[in-house]
Parts: sequence; C-alpha cells; structure tokens
Amino acid sequence: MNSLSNLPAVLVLEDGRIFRGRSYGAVGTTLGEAVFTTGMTGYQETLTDPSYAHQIIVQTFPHIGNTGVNSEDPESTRMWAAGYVVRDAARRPSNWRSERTLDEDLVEYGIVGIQGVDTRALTRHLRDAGAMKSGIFSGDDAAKSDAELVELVKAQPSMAGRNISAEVSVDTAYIVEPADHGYTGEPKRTVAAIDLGMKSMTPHRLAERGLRVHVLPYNATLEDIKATGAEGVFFSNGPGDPATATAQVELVRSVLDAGMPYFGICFGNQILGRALGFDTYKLRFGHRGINQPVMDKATGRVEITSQNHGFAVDAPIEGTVTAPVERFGKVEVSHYSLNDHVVEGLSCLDIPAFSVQYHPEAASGPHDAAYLFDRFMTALDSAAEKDSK
Ligand SMILES: NC(=O)CC[C@H](N)C(=O)O
Repeated sequence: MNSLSNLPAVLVLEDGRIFRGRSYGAVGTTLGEAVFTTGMTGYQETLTDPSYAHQIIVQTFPHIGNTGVNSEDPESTRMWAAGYVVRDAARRPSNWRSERTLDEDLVEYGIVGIQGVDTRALTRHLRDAGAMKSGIFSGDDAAKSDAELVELVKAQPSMAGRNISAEVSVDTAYIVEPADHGYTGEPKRTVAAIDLGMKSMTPHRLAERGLRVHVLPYNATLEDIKATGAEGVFFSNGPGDPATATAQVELVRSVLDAGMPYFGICFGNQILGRALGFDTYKLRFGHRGINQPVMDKATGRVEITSQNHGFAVDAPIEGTVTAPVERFGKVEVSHYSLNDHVVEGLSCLDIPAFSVQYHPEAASGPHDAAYLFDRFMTALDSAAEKDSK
C-alpha cells in the first residue's frame, strides 16, 4: 500500500526562494545544502551514498520511486541525504526486484522529503545562483512564517569549511575478502581503503579483482595501514569540504613518501590534489548525475561517468607540471570535464599515485571507467616487482 504522507510541505532556500509541495517520506524539519542530480536512474544508490550527508537532493528526473526499493542496491547501511525533493513520487512501484516503496524507506531512515515541486524551475535557480543552504519543513513545521523559515535555513553551517568524515566513516576496521565477491583463488594482494564515507561498490570492485581490502576509519595512521600488510592505499569518496581534510592530506603525503601505490576516488582525488600542493575550491553548483562526459587525455576517449562533487582541484588541465610540493615530482591532469573543463583526474608521473574526481565504481552505472581499478592492480604489481629486485 502506498504510504505517501501528503501533508503540506515547503522547501526554503537561503536566498528567500520558496517552493511549496506535499510531504514525502518523514514529516518534520530538515536542513542541508540544496544540490541537484541529473541521474535518471539509481535513486536508491544516490540516497544511500554517504557523500550526500548534509545535502538536500533535488532529482531533475521527474518520476521517482517507480521501481521501489530492494535490499541489493544500497551503497551503505542507511540513507544519508539530509532531504529529498522530487516532482512526482510514484504512488505504486512496479519492478520484479521491488521489496518496499521508496516512501517507506524515507520514513524508516527519517529522511524528510517534499514532492510536487517544480524541480525544473528549482534546478535552473540552483544552476544560476549556486548550491545553497536550504530546508524542508512539513506537517506542523510548514505552518511557520516564511521569514522564520528563511532564518532557520540561514542559521545552518555552510558546506564550505565543513568536516563530516567522522560522521560517515566506520568506527572499527574490517576486512573485505575477495572470496565473498566472486573471486576464486587465493587473494592476490592486500590494500588498505580509508573510509571517508565509502560507497560499498568500491571495495567490491577491488575485491572482485582479487584484492583483500582492509577498510580503515578516517583517522587511520600510516602505522595502522602498515599493520594490515597493505601494499597500496585507496582513499574513498566522502562528504564535506576537502580544505578541512588536513589529517588525511598529511596521511597521503606519508603514504606517497613511503612509495606505496595510491588510488583515490572523488574526495580521495581532492585529498591527493591537496597532498601534492594544489588548492581545492567550491564549484557553483557541482556535478551530480550518471551522465557526465569526461575526457581521458591519454587516449582521447570520452567517458560517460557517474559524479557527485561540489568541490574541485585547482590544477592546470593542459600539459605536465611539477607538483607544488616538489618532492612528489611531475603531475598532470589525466581527465577533465567536457561540460566545464573542471579537473576530473590526476596522475603522478614520478610516483605510483593517481585519482579521479568521478566514480569508476559506478553504482548505478555507467561502467566506462572500470579500467581504473585494473590500473590500480597494475600499479600494485609494478611496485611489488620493484621491491623484489
Ligand atoms: N563524492 C565525493 O567524494 C564528494 C567529495 C566532496 N565532498 C565534494 O563535494 O566535492
């Protein structure tokens, strides 16, 4: 049965723009940064991506909830989005994998949502004015005056300057075994994965290639990494402003100094960028969706990628430069966005380190960039070969 709550609801932006609709999911108040995603599928993966913590997600695709929810697609153990904005919520899901309605899961995880919003007008506004503080208020909370609601929205911290890693990371380390991810035979190698809000598809992609993955919390040290026997280090995606990730930047520097292969995704790309001495900056409205075109400079191939980032690395997309932290040698931007020429990947030429700003683990698709996991395997093999000489 459909359980859409359907009470009055209002989406309020910090610049005073207000969108009225009906409640969807949990009823009450939520605050977060309003961002839009252009993914036409994968709402379950989106809502459970920890990188969306403290963000209110606007779905540009107008029909949401059509395929219900299942137990296989979540990217973590819960929904992380601060709030959810849709045009039309499906009244009844229809899919052979569906176990519940999306509305039921939104209620279960306390996600306050709003439906019936003109998401096209909202997206155009966020595109022009930029991602901004926002709030959804439903039920009795929607009855407050607009001025009062705008004040509540403005009072929240902004995403710039926010450090959220401790909220989303694991508390204790655990191991992901290749045998549990379809790999037959003895594990080939061991790596450490620093969980800054990691999507579960990522250790899966590593493990299915024969890597034993030690997942470590956000505040792991080089000693913790070495204690796992790791031959390489992976840094995950995650929410928050990379400019605040000082401890992780220092950790990456010590990993690079130790000569260990490094692979980073999204937050892990920004942290590598900072470790090399580049700055990061906030994009106006960011890149979110599963249809983002990226140029792979090495091959000239265009990849269609999954992305979710609001910050980016400030590095020249042309040519090769010496890293601002000179001991790390030469570096080049390996990938850039074809929409706005934002840096989408970094490749070090003198040390075994590379990263991408987008999501090669690609849940939910597309799979154009899966080769990057193989590239990490190759980097691990080369490092092991060098060590044995
Ligand atoms: N998905 C991510 O890792 C996002 C990284 C960072 N929080 C950003 O918004 O840019």
